[in-house]
Amino acid sequence: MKSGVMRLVPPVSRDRIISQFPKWYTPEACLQFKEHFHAQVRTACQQSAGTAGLKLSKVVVVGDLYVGKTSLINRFCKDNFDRDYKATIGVDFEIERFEIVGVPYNLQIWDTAGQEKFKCIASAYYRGAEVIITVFDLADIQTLDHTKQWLEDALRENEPDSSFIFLVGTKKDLVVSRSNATEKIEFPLIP
Ligand SMILES: Nc1nc2c(ncn2[C@@H]2O[C@H](COP(=O)(O)OP(=O)(O)OP(=O)(O)O)[C@@H](O)[C@H]2O)c(=O)[nH]1
Repeated sequence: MKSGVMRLVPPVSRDRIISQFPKWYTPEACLQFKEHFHAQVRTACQQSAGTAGLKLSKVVVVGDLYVGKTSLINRFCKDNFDRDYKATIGVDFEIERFEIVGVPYNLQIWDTAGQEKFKCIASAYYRGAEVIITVFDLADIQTLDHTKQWLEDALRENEPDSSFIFLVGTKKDLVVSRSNATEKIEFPLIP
C-alpha cells in the first residue's frame, strides 16, 4: 500500500533551489508560472507523481561548430570541462531540475550540432524554444557574424516574440592569452 505521494525522482540539488530574486525581478515574471499542459493532463499527472516535471522550458543552444556549445552546457549541468573535441551529431539534450519559489521546474536544454551536414536534423528541434542561446567564439570573430543567421533560423521555427534570446561569447581565456589589449566587438543587429 502507498503511504503518500510516491517520489519518483531524487531531490533537487541545493544550488538549483531559487527562493530569492535580485532587485527588479519578481517570481511572477518567471516562466514556471506559465501553464504548460492541458488541465486534464495536469490532473492525471498530479494524481500519479505529484507536480514533478509539469513545469518546463525548452532552451536551444545554436552556433557554429567548435564554438563551445557542448562545453557551455556541460559546465552548467555537470560542472566539468573536456579539452577534447567531440562533435555533436545532430542534437543532444540535458534536463536540469530546479525548484523556484517552491515550484518544481525543469529546464530542457537542447545542444545542437554546428556542423553544416547536421543542420537539417538540428533545426527540427528548434520549435517551441522559450529560450534561444546563440553562441560565438570570442577568439574567432567570424563566428559572431554567423550568429545572425543561426538566430534567424531558430526564430523562423517559433512564434514571433515567444522566445527569450541570449548571445554568449565563449573562450575568453584564449583572447586574454593572445593579447593584453582590450578588444572592442561590434555586435550585429538582432532582428
Ligand atoms: N580554451 C578554451 N577551449 C574551449 C572553451 N570552450 C570550449 N572549448 C574547446 O573548444 C572545443 C569545441 O567545444 P565544443 O563544446 O565541443 O563545441 P561545439 O560548439 O559544441 O561543437 P559542435 O558540437 O561541433 O557544434 C573543445 O575542444 C573544447 O574543449 C573555452 O572556454 N576555452
